[in-house]
Amino acid sequence: MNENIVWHPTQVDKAQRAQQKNQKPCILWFTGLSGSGKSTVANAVESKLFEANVHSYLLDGDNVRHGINKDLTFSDEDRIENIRRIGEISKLFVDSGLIVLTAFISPFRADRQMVRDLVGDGEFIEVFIDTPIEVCEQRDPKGLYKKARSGEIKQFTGIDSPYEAPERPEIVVKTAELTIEGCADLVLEHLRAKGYLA
Ligand SMILES: Nc1ncnc2c1ncn2[C@@H]1O[C@H](COP(=O)(O)OS(=O)(=O)O)[C@@H](OP(=O)(O)O)[C@H]1O
Ligand SMILES: Nc1ncnc2c1ncn2[C@@H]1O[C@H](COP(=O)(O)OP(=O)(O)O)[C@@H](O)[C@H]1O
Repeated sequence: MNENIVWHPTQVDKAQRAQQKNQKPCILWFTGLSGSGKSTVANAVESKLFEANVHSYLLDGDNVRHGINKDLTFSDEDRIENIRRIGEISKLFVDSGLIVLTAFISPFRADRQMVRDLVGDGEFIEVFIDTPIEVCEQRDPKGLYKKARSGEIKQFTGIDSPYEAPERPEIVVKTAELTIEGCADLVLEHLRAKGYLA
């Protein structure tokens, strides 16, 4: 921390921005294996939020790794830095009054906890996309499991890089048992029940 850098309060604050939008900002943090359904469910949730006039923003792993995080690899160290940056970006979006959706594997518990600790109580909602690896591998929407099994891709999550499942996620979504619509509804129900939506 540089002691010569001083935090500037802003005239319009987070509470006012949230009140103007009539919503309670938060991060819906989707975590799960590659192919588990993070992007699909997060997109379905965002569509429903949009229809309900909720102002949201979806940060998706593949897209962010094309831009701000294009310098990062899939080593443990770079995955940690990936999540740290996404956490900080998400915090800024929450500050701007939005409901933020993030879809990253985010394989390490400690990193997800670090993001939880960055924001206020109730502002981090962990959504575990709980899909067995056999199902993810069967889906293999990008052909990456095939490449990982043949050794063409190294350090692939679930194959030769670890995934630490959440211990107490706010929401568990079993995509192998529900339709995409059903998965999205589960998340929306949680938001309504906990007062995030007007
Ligand atoms: N080695 C390895 N392991 C896991 N995933 C890999 C790898 N190489 C490329 N990909 C593709 O990158 C997407 C995951 O990026 P993330 O930023 O979400 O990963 S992480 O949170 O930093 O672990 C992931 O996207 P999803 O399939 O949407 O999860 C893959 O498409
Ligand atoms: N109930 C479901 N929820 C989410 N995805 C599903 C479901 N059933 C089948 N799928 C399919 O599984 C794949 C999940 O891919 P994707 O959303 O890209 O996963 P991830 O972002 O976790 O890598 C998609 O092809 C999607 O159509």
